[in-house]
Amino acid sequence: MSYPNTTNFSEQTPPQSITVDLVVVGSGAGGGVAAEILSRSGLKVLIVEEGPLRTSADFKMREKEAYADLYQEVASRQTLDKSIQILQGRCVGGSTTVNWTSSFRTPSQTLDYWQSEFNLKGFNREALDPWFAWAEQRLNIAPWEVPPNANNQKLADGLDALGWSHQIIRRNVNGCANLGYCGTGCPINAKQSMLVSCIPEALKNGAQLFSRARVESLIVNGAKIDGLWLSSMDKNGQVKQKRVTKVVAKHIVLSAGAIGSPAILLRSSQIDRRSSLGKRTFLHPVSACIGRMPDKVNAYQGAPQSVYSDEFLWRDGVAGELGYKLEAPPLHPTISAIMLRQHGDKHFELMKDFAHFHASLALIRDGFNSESVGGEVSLDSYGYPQLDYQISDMTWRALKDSLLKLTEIQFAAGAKGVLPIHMDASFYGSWRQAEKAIKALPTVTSRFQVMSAHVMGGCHFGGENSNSVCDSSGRVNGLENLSVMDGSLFPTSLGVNPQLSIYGIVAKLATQLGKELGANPPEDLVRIADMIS
Ligand SMILES: Cc1cc2nc3c(=O)[nH]c(=O)nc-3n(C[C@H](O)[C@H](O)[C@H](O)COP(=O)(O)OP(=O)(O)OC[C@H]3O[C@@H](n4cnc5c(N)ncnc54)[C@H](O)[C@@H]3O)c2cc1C
Repeated sequence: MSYPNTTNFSEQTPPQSITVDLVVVGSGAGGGVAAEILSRSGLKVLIVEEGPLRTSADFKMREKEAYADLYQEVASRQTLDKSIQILQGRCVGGSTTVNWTSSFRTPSQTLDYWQSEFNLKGFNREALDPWFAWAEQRLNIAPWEVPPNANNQKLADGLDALGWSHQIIRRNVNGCANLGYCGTGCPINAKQSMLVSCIPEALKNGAQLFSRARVESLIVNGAKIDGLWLSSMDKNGQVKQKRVTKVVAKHIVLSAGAIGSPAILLRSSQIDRRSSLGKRTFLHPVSACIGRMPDKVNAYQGAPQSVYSDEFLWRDGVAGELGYKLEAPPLHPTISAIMLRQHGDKHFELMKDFAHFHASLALIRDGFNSESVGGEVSLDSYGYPQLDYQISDMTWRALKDSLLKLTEIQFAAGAKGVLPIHMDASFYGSWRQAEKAIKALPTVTSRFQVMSAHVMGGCHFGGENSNSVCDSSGRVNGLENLSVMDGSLFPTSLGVNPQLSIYGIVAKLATQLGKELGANPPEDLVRIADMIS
């Protein structure tokens, strides 16, 4: 894998200024696809990424190094009141470098909701499926044919025992050795993340990459963006020098991810703040349980996620009680030890059974109801983004209900004890005991541990009268040469893991933008665009 035309701002002297056709800010799911398509269109593209360029040679399957190197805020990002732990990538490839490869098309229920509630045209099943099919082929997305690892098998066993449905997850891998360390970067380049697919392809097509370079702010001139300011980052990921480079470009694409993209807009002067900018940020809040199994599970080994269940996802209708998707996440010792939040002997007692732990989680689909308004991104006094996410009563109900289901499933799978991830919970020895205890657990932020690796919204798109930040082409309203192409576009959460939704929707938007800029997007993509219109 080669990365020509790359400048590392922490080690090399950055240029004082540079002029390009188009800048892509961020190199994750949205930025990778946008950079590939727009560079293949013949445009002179610059990719700017605040994280480091790390490759398979650096990925040693060690949590200690990976979290510090590859994740936002050393994998310790939290919502403002510290109630929700947030995992996001911060490196070339963005969150795709560290994600777990589960790949789902956006559900029809979600697309229909966007159309009816946000007046979003051109994003229905029929219009998007060809774009998802393109992304699936490009990134080798296919059902995982290898038997699930023991951790995922336990989820399937429990669901089977209770008569509840489950399916096999599709993954974006090629030559996967079933190692189980996707979250610390794939050491054999099997995961088809942006790091090994679209970013190298963009560089091959003449794009330039600045790593450890953070976009500080946009240079706004009335209804146009003249360019942007970059700061250099040091090798520890801290700002080394502010405003070292001025970038002049005809068009700017923000793909800094949910939280990152709204933050850039908020840091820039003269940006209209009357829209939903920063608001409607969704997380798929996650509840989780640990089941102590009689046999060893070794939940760190094997494809991280391969079984899922939508039994409870749309149960009460799209706009009814918030539903949830069930999956089995990988467990690695450091992050698990942190999640268990115990001390001394008690912690030791828990962790000594680590090899027997099976984990399952519920992803709550937030945003489909007037009571589920999501969070709001704002800036702290240093200009860093912060997310205020207040957990609504409706979300609490879904979190509590999902804990009950996860526990029941784990006992049905043969667990000898089940520990809901809650500060006041302990291992319960039977489903009846657990049910009674869980019903009494307080739904308060300081006790109920909630996590998320899926951040969406904050710059949502929509049609007329939707108070959206962007229009249906991804253009920021009122600014002719600024687009958003990443997960921050979504007006609600998705109800499925987000990467494939971002790949497909950004492929559509980038192709459209290439055409509008008078460039020549790849023929296969133009054919899809022409077929749909
Ligand atoms: C541990 C983990 C596991 C996951 N597992 C799955 C999974 O199995 N399936 C799935 O579908 N999804 C998964 N996800 C989520 C998925 O990877 C993300 O939803 C998706 O990558 C988001 O794409 P994005 O383009 O919006 O942002 P990102 O991919 O996060 O990319 C944004 C990039 O912008 C950079 N950036 C931010 N601000 C700036 C700035 N000011 N200047 C320059 N650069 C900036 C960031 O460093 C980052 O690299 C997982 C995520 C994590 C963290």
